[in-house]
Amino acid sequence: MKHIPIVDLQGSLDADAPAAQQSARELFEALSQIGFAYIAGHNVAPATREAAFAASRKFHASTLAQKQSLAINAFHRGYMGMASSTIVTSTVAKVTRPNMSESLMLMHELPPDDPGLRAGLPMQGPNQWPDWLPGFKPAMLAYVREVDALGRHIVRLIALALGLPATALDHHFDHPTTFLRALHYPPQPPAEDEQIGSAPHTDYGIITLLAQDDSGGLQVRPRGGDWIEAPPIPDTYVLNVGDMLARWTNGRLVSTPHRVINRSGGDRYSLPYFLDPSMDTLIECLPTCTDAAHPPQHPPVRYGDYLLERLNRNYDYRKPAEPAAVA
Ligand SMILES: O=C(O)CCC(=O)C(=O)O
Ligand SMILES: [Fe+2]
Repeated sequence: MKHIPIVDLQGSLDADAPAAQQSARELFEALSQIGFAYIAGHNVAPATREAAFAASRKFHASTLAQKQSLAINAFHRGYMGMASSTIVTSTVAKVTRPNMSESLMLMHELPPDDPGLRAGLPMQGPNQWPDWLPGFKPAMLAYVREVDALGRHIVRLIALALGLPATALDHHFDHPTTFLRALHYPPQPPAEDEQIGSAPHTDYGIITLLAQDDSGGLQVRPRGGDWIEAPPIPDTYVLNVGDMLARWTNGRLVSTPHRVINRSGGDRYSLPYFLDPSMDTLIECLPTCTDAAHPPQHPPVRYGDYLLERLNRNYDYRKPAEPAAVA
């Protein structure tokens, strides 16, 4: 497969609808061959997505001092400046140069009485909102609501595609781990090819739903192939499989390297949404993904353990020991 197929979910946004089986088959084909698909016919309102992009642009137009006042906290929520992450765990490429991007990381929003938050458990802490932009939080929360619903629907289609009941995986997402990353890639000089916006990597988790602006620059490297472009297609999402989903499915679905080089000459904004399960979910070969010829390739791993290991190695701010209160 040399291109990323478009899967249109029109008519199959209910997992019981007859069309859902067809969408599930198309998704399986795309996600098992190339690990990526464009999703059309979703029901995230264009206005909701536009408002989130507008909020992100406003945030990134704030002063550096304002942005730095939200410096990323031990719960992985907040602002990461240019060149603050270098993907050293990548098996995809030897990465030595930091990424040319800045971002605000928003994770699942927790109520103040959430037991995990009160106990200071890893990844269960407060988001950091730019209070000088009063419209920011409502715009992002509205967007997360819609894109999260799409993600959960896709999890059901994936369950169907794997020969499981549509709702078989739902309970793992009762206390999900989610990330909305409001990314900004500055213009980069055309000659500076070495200066990569986002270095080759695979995503860690289950699925990623990426909204990109019209700059282009996302590239994907299918198994055994060369880099191909994943250009923006209006009103679609770029869906991809993360490492934990590849492992859950014993490699039936593939987690594919991708990177960003912003050659547009202007600023590039993107909003990847990562939908992952509860920290306690045991990622162990799903029953329909193994038989005598396909024994499980990996031992079971707790999603939360895997995530923390990846984050600790890739993010500068996590390299010193975490404060004792959250250890
Ligand atoms: O900005 C993009 O288009 C992709 C970002 C990405 O791959 C990521 O944040 O994992
Ligand atoms: Fe990614």
